[in-house]
Amino acid sequence: MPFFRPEPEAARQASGRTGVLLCNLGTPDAATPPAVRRYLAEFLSDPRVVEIPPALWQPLLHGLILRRRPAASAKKYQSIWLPEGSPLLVYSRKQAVLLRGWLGERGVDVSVRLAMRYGQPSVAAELDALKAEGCTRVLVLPLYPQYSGTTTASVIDAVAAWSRSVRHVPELRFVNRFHDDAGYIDALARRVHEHWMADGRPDRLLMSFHGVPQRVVDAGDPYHGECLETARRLAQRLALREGDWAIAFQSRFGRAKWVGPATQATLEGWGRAGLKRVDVVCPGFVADCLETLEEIAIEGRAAFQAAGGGELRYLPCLNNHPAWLAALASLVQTHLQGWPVGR
Ligand SMILES: C=CC1=C(C)c2cc3[nH]c(cc4nc(cc5[nH]c(cc1n2)c(C)c5CCC(=O)O)C(CCC(=O)O)=C4C)c(C)c3C=C
Ligand SMILES: [Fe+2]
Ligand SMILES: [Fe+2]
Repeated sequence: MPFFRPEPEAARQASGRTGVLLCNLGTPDAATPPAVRRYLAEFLSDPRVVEIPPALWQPLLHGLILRRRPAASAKKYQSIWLPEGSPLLVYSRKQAVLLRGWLGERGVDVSVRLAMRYGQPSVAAELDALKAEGCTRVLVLPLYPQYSGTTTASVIDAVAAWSRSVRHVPELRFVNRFHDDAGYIDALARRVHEHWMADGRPDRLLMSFHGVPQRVVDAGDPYHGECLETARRLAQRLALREGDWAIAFQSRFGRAKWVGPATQATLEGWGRAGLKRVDVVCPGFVADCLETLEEIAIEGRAAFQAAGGGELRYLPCLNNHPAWLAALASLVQTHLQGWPVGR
């Protein structure tokens, strides 16, 4: 038995293609408790995500969390599920298809595939597929604008794990972050502006990012600082004054302290202050998902209004916005420099 798998025929040819692998977090393949349990079991067993020794964490995960959470989470997924499937997968797939088109229009002929870090389509299967298409160079672009060990580094781990089974490992490049990329900031600003042109400005704009445990940040994870930088640049680009906007962190998991201020508490505070209209944008997510469509647009709105607030408008993620696809294509082109990409 060889240690490494035989090379696919296309990968044995001399002139290799260039491939781009987009990678997002992953999502259950159905809005049912068993599917959510399978997804959470894989996701929450990753030591990048939960930094507790497995001997302590696994009994807790399987004995407690995976008994209760899947049913509650499945209900939430049901409330946002699209006819074609989970929003995160639907929008991310479309991004990969559109990116290929945008690059093609610019004369950049590369293979583009979408993978999910957890669940399907897997990183390993999509890297195999790129090799089968003859790719000997792969640019890996995690769809996380801000770097975190909990997300970006986990994609790098998955690529490294795959490479351990491969004889001819392609040349690899990673885009670790694009939190301050001018095209990304511009696309966010356009997204917000379009809503304001159609409906007018709110009393206040909340920029809500996914949170991470405080100890991750204390240990040197750059995520928090990069979120602050994205928010500062977006506020500047929208010519907002101090007091017109705020930053907050959502999706707390477990009992440990997470970075703050918390989105929910901020919205409740604004509700108690009697704000008539607030807009919420989630710049850390490039595709709508459970955390935006349910946690913000449903739970966040309910919390704001229960506290006495007026209207909460959720501004959708970048999804398939043309300004975002243009920015993504430019980001890829920048990182492909020096690699052959012509027809
Ligand atoms: C266990 C702790 C978690 C950390 C740390 C974490 C970091 C983190 N996550 C995202 C992006 C997404 N998270 C999503 C869902 C989600 N996140 C956690 C927990 C942690 N995330 C859980 C348990 C879940 C599942 C949903 C639930 O049961 O509540 C999603 C959405 C997935 C979907 O299917 O729609 C995204 C996207 C980032 C960016 C991040 C750190 C920077
Ligand atoms: Fe998360
Ligand atoms: Fe959540």
